[in-house]
Amino acid sequence: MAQINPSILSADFARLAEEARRVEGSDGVAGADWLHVDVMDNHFVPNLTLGPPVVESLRRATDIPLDCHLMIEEPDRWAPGYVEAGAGSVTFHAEAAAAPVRLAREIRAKGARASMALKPATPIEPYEDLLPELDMLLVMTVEPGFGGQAFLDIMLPKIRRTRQLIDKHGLEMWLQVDGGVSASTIERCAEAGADVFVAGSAVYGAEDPAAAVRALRRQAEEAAGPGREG
Ligand SMILES: O=C(CO)[C@@H](O)[C@H](O)COP(=O)(O)O
Repeated sequence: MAQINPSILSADFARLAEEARRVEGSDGVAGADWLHVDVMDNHFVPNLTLGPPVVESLRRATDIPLDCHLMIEEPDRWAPGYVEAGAGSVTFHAEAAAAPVRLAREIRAKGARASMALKPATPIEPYEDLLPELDMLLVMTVEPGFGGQAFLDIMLPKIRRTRQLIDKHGLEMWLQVDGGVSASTIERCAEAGADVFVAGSAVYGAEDPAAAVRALRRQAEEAAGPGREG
Protein backbone atom coordinates (compact mmCIF):
# COMPACT_ATOMS: atom_id res chain seq x y z
CA MET A 1 0.00 0.00 0.00
CA ALA A 2 1.23 3.51 -0.80
CA GLN A 3 1.96 5.78 2.14
CA ILE A 4 1.71 9.57 1.94
CA ASN A 5 3.78 11.63 4.38
CA PRO A 6 3.11 15.40 4.24
CA SER A 7 6.24 17.49 4.83
CA ILE A 8 5.82 20.16 7.49
CA LEU A 9 8.36 22.34 5.71
CA SER A 10 5.42 23.61 3.65
CA ALA A 11 3.18 24.06 6.71
CA ASP A 12 2.72 27.15 8.88
CA PHE A 13 5.41 26.81 11.58
CA ALA A 14 3.43 29.05 13.94
CA ARG A 15 0.57 26.51 13.99
CA LEU A 16 2.31 23.13 13.67
CA ALA A 17 -0.08 21.08 15.81
CA GLU A 18 -3.06 22.41 13.87
CA GLU A 19 -1.25 21.75 10.58
CA ALA A 20 -0.59 18.17 11.68
CA ARG A 21 -4.28 17.70 12.44
CA ARG A 22 -5.24 19.04 8.99
CA VAL A 23 -3.70 15.94 7.38
CA GLU A 24 -4.64 13.36 10.01
CA GLY A 25 -7.63 11.17 9.27
CA SER A 26 -10.88 11.80 11.11
CA ASP A 27 -14.28 10.11 11.39
CA GLY A 28 -13.02 6.94 9.73
CA VAL A 29 -11.59 8.80 6.72
CA ALA A 30 -7.97 7.80 6.08
CA GLY A 31 -5.49 10.64 6.22
CA ALA A 32 -1.72 10.90 6.05
CA ASP A 33 0.29 7.90 7.17
CA TRP A 34 3.13 9.78 8.86
CA LEU A 35 4.03 13.44 9.33
CA HIS A 36 7.40 14.15 7.66
CA VAL A 37 9.44 16.40 9.96
CA ASP A 38 12.28 18.20 8.15
CA VAL A 39 15.18 18.81 10.53
CA MET A 40 17.81 21.16 9.06
CA ASP A 41 20.92 22.52 10.79
CA ASN A 42 22.12 25.21 8.34
CA HIS A 43 25.37 23.20 7.86
CA PHE A 44 24.45 20.00 6.03
CA VAL A 45 21.88 22.06 4.12
CA PRO A 46 21.60 25.86 3.76
CA ASN A 47 18.41 26.11 5.82
CA LEU A 48 17.48 25.94 9.49
CA THR A 49 14.28 24.50 10.94
CA LEU A 50 13.73 22.74 14.26
CA GLY A 51 15.13 20.32 16.82
CA PRO A 52 14.09 17.77 19.46
CA PRO A 53 11.99 20.15 21.65
CA VAL A 54 9.63 20.82 18.72
CA VAL A 55 9.44 17.10 17.92
CA GLU A 56 8.61 16.44 21.57
CA SER A 57 5.82 19.04 21.53
CA LEU A 58 4.42 17.70 18.25
CA ARG A 59 4.44 14.18 19.72
CA ARG A 60 2.32 15.39 22.63
CA ALA A 61 -0.04 17.44 20.42
CA THR A 62 -0.88 14.89 17.71
CA ASP A 63 -1.41 11.14 17.25
CA ILE A 64 0.11 10.88 13.79
CA PRO A 65 3.49 9.07 13.78
CA LEU A 66 6.50 11.29 13.15
CA ASP A 67 8.95 10.56 10.32
CA CYS A 68 11.99 12.71 11.16
CA HIS A 69 14.35 13.42 8.26
CA LEU A 70 17.65 14.67 9.67
CA MET A 71 19.37 16.94 7.18
CA ILE A 72 22.14 17.58 9.67
CA GLU A 73 25.82 16.98 10.26
CA GLU A 74 26.90 14.50 12.94
CA PRO A 75 23.73 12.39 12.89
CA ASP A 76 25.64 9.73 14.90
CA ARG A 77 25.59 12.19 17.77
CA TRP A 78 22.11 13.68 17.40
CA ALA A 79 19.79 11.03 15.89
CA PRO A 80 19.17 9.03 19.12
CA GLY A 81 17.76 12.21 20.71
CA TYR A 82 15.02 12.31 18.08
CA VAL A 83 13.89 8.81 19.04
CA GLU A 84 13.79 9.94 22.68
CA ALA A 85 11.77 13.00 21.57
CA GLY A 86 9.11 10.71 20.07
CA ALA A 87 10.02 10.05 16.42
CA GLY A 88 8.69 6.75 15.11
CA SER A 89 11.14 6.78 12.21
CA VAL A 90 14.50 8.52 12.01
CA THR A 91 16.29 9.10 8.70
CA PHE A 92 19.95 10.10 8.64
CA HIS A 93 21.97 10.98 5.54
CA ALA A 94 24.55 8.53 4.20
CA GLU A 95 26.78 11.49 3.32
CA ALA A 96 26.84 12.67 6.95
CA ALA A 97 26.93 9.48 9.01
CA ALA A 98 30.32 8.33 10.34
CA ALA A 99 29.13 4.79 11.21
CA PRO A 100 25.79 4.11 9.48
CA VAL A 101 25.43 0.48 10.60
CA ARG A 102 26.07 1.33 14.24
CA LEU A 103 23.70 4.30 14.00
CA ALA A 104 20.90 2.27 12.36
CA ARG A 105 21.24 -0.38 15.09
CA GLU A 106 21.11 2.26 17.80
CA ILE A 107 17.95 3.84 16.33
CA ARG A 108 16.28 0.43 16.15
CA ALA A 109 17.42 -0.54 19.65
CA LYS A 110 15.82 2.64 20.98
CA GLY A 111 12.52 1.61 19.39
CA ALA A 112 12.21 3.58 16.12
CA ARG A 113 12.43 2.62 12.47
CA ALA A 114 15.90 3.28 11.05
CA SER A 115 16.20 4.92 7.66
CA MET A 116 19.00 6.29 5.48
CA ALA A 117 18.73 9.03 2.84
CA LEU A 118 20.77 9.57 -0.32
CA LYS A 119 21.27 12.99 -1.91
CA PRO A 120 20.76 13.05 -5.70
CA ALA A 121 24.48 12.56 -6.51
CA THR A 122 24.96 9.66 -4.07
CA PRO A 123 24.62 6.22 -5.66
CA ILE A 124 22.83 3.32 -3.93
CA GLU A 125 25.24 0.57 -5.00
CA PRO A 126 27.94 1.14 -2.30
CA TYR A 127 25.22 0.68 0.34
CA GLU A 128 23.76 -2.62 -0.90
CA ASP A 129 25.18 -4.70 1.98
CA LEU A 130 23.81 -2.22 4.50
CA LEU A 131 20.17 -2.47 3.38
CA PRO A 132 19.19 -5.26 5.85
CA GLU A 133 20.09 -2.87 8.69
CA LEU A 134 17.44 -0.39 7.52
CA ASP A 135 13.66 -0.15 7.64
CA MET A 136 13.52 2.44 4.88
CA LEU A 137 15.74 3.97 2.21
CA LEU A 138 15.02 7.56 1.12
CA VAL A 139 15.96 8.60 -2.41
CA MET A 140 15.99 12.41 -2.54
CA THR A 141 14.40 13.67 -5.75
CA VAL A 142 15.61 17.26 -5.18
CA GLU A 143 18.71 18.69 -3.50
CA PRO A 144 17.75 18.76 0.18
CA GLY A 145 17.16 22.14 1.80
CA PHE A 146 13.96 23.65 0.48
CA GLY A 147 10.39 22.78 -0.40
CA GLY A 148 8.74 23.65 -3.69
CA GLN A 149 11.61 22.58 -5.98
CA ALA A 150 11.12 20.83 -9.32
CA PHE A 151 11.22 17.01 -9.26
CA LEU A 152 14.48 15.59 -10.66
CA ASP A 153 13.29 12.90 -13.05
CA ILE A 154 16.89 11.75 -13.58
CA MET A 155 16.43 10.09 -10.16
CA LEU A 156 13.93 7.58 -11.58
CA PRO A 157 16.62 5.04 -12.60
CA LYS A 158 18.07 5.20 -9.08
CA ILE A 159 14.62 4.52 -7.59
CA ARG A 160 14.30 1.54 -9.96
CA ARG A 161 17.75 0.18 -9.08
CA THR A 162 17.05 0.57 -5.36
CA ARG A 163 13.77 -1.34 -5.72
CA GLN A 164 15.61 -4.12 -7.56
CA LEU A 165 18.18 -4.40 -4.75
CA ILE A 166 15.45 -4.49 -2.08
CA ASP A 167 13.62 -7.23 -3.98
CA LYS A 168 16.83 -9.14 -4.74
CA HIS A 169 17.53 -9.41 -1.00
CA GLY A 170 13.87 -10.18 -0.19
CA LEU A 171 13.68 -7.24 2.23
CA GLU A 172 10.46 -5.81 3.68
CA MET A 173 11.91 -2.30 3.87
CA TRP A 174 10.15 0.76 2.49
CA LEU A 175 11.42 2.95 -0.36
CA GLN A 176 10.67 6.63 0.18
CA VAL A 177 10.97 9.52 -2.28
CA ASP A 178 11.08 13.17 -1.26
CA GLY A 179 11.13 16.36 -3.29
CA GLY A 180 8.80 17.64 -5.98
CA VAL A 181 6.34 14.80 -5.43
CA SER A 182 2.94 15.90 -6.76
CA ALA A 183 -0.02 14.77 -8.85
CA SER A 184 2.15 15.09 -11.95
CA THR A 185 5.17 13.11 -10.66
CA ILE A 186 3.90 10.56 -8.13
CA GLU A 187 2.86 7.98 -10.73
CA ARG A 188 6.36 7.82 -12.22
CA CYS A 189 7.81 7.33 -8.72
CA ALA A 190 5.34 4.56 -7.93
CA GLU A 191 5.98 2.82 -11.26
CA ALA A 192 9.72 2.95 -10.50
CA GLY A 193 9.10 1.15 -7.18
CA ALA A 194 8.71 3.81 -4.48
CA ASP A 195 6.03 3.09 -1.86
CA VAL A 196 6.38 6.00 0.60
CA PHE A 197 5.87 9.50 -0.77
CA VAL A 198 6.79 12.75 0.96
CA ALA A 199 4.82 15.71 -0.35
CA GLY A 200 5.07 19.25 0.98
CA SER A 201 3.68 21.88 -1.35
CA ALA A 202 1.37 19.39 -3.11
CA VAL A 203 -0.39 18.78 0.22
CA TYR A 204 -0.11 22.02 2.20
CA GLY A 205 -0.52 24.16 -0.92
CA ALA A 206 -3.86 22.47 -1.64
CA GLU A 207 -7.18 23.93 -0.53
CA ASP A 208 -8.01 20.67 1.27
CA PRO A 209 -4.75 19.02 2.39
CA ALA A 210 -6.45 15.81 3.59
CA ALA A 211 -8.19 15.39 0.22
CA ALA A 212 -4.85 16.00 -1.53
CA VAL A 213 -3.33 13.17 0.54
CA ARG A 214 -6.11 10.78 -0.48
CA ALA A 215 -5.85 11.74 -4.16
CA LEU A 216 -2.06 11.24 -4.16
CA ARG A 217 -2.43 7.84 -2.48
CA ARG A 218 -5.03 6.75 -5.05
CA GLN A 219 -2.77 7.81 -7.94
CA ALA A 220 0.26 6.02 -6.46
CA GLU A 221 -1.64 2.80 -5.85
CA GLU A 222 -3.14 2.78 -9.34
CA ALA A 223 0.29 3.40 -10.88
CA ALA A 224 1.99 0.68 -8.78
CA GLY A 225 -0.59 -1.86 -9.90
CA PRO A 226 -1.86 -4.91 -7.99
CA GLY A 227 1.67 -6.29 -7.44
CA ARG A 228 2.44 -3.66 -4.82
CA GLU A 229 -0.95 -2.89 -3.34
CA GLY A 230 -2.19 -4.14 0.06
O1 LIG B 1 13.32 17.53 2.59
C1 LIG B 1 12.78 18.25 1.80
C2 LIG B 1 13.52 19.36 1.17
O2 LIG B 1 14.81 19.31 1.63
C3 LIG B 1 11.39 17.95 1.42
O3 LIG B 1 10.72 17.22 2.43
C4 LIG B 1 10.55 19.08 0.94
O4 LIG B 1 10.08 19.84 2.01
C5 LIG B 1 9.40 18.56 0.13
O5 LIG B 1 8.66 19.63 -0.33
P1 LIG B 1 8.01 19.62 -1.78
O6 LIG B 1 9.15 19.44 -2.76
O7 LIG B 1 7.10 18.43 -1.80
O8 LIG B 1 7.32 20.92 -1.89
